[in-house]
Amino acid sequence: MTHLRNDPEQQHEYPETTAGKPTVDGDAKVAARGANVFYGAKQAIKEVSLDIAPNEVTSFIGPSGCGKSTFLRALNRMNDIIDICRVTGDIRLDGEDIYDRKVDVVQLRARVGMVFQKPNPFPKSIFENVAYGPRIHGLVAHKDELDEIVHTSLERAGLLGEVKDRLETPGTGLSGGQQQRLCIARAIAVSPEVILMDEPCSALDPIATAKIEELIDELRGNYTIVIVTHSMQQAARVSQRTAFFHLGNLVEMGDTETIFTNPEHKLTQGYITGRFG
Ligand SMILES: Nc1ncnc2c1ncn2[C@@H]1O[C@H](COP(=O)(O)OP(=O)(O)OP(=O)(O)O)[C@@H](O)[C@H]1O
Repeated sequence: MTHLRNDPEQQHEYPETTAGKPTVDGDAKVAARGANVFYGAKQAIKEVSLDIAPNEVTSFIGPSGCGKSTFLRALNRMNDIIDICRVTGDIRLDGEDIYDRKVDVVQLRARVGMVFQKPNPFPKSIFENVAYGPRIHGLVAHKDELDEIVHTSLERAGLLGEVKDRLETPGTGLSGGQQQRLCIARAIAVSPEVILMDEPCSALDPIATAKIEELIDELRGNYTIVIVTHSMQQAARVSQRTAFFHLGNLVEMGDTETIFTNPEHKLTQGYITGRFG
């Protein structure tokens, strides 16, 4: 079922199932029903319905070009900045339609933060990279509070120990892995509920990757995390739930172990056994 966005007459219907099965036992943090994403006339995501469980890591896997990143970006309206991109269907955060015209997109992106493939610190100090978000969102009244948020965020991102003596030096002077943890600290600093990660380790070496993976595991205690990854090993290591996409369709979603050991669909089986991808 496809609904047009922002149609006030539209009654949203919530089928209870995705491909005949509930995907989350309790309340979903994020729920998509019949979501479609188009770039001009090309449809990149087709009728995707899935639930993202709170305080879990969900990974999106699938062959190149299957729409993982497109769907991830639909979850915090990052696609809005692409002129030709259009989203239809229903995507909710804690039950609220994120594409409703009343939604403040800046606030939405604070609640649903994003970490990109390439670490992208601002050309500013380590401190300023983390302080920027809380400042523009008006989260702090005093310098002390800002200091506290910056320190806590760096600590949670597993970076404080390595940078506490050089907070005024440029963020761009850190190693790639440190820069990515700085970007995670920057995302955390505005107290998001969900963190979207688009191949966060693809530019990192194995040691830096292992640190980010450990961090993802620690962070799920406080946040809901969705990660796009090309690495099935990474999906198996970090996520509790996995969704497999193929040509814009969600083929199968389930607990990670089942997806990797006993998938239902031939396509999933083919992908995880390396027959295509
Ligand atoms: N800005 C854009 N404009 C037009 N088409 C796009 C744009 N971004 C992505 N696409 C197309 O949408 C489809 C899905 O792309 P997307 O990047 O979401 O896939 P992906 O599964 O994340 O791929 P990869 O694993 O290679 O990153 C592809 O056909 C891609 O060419």
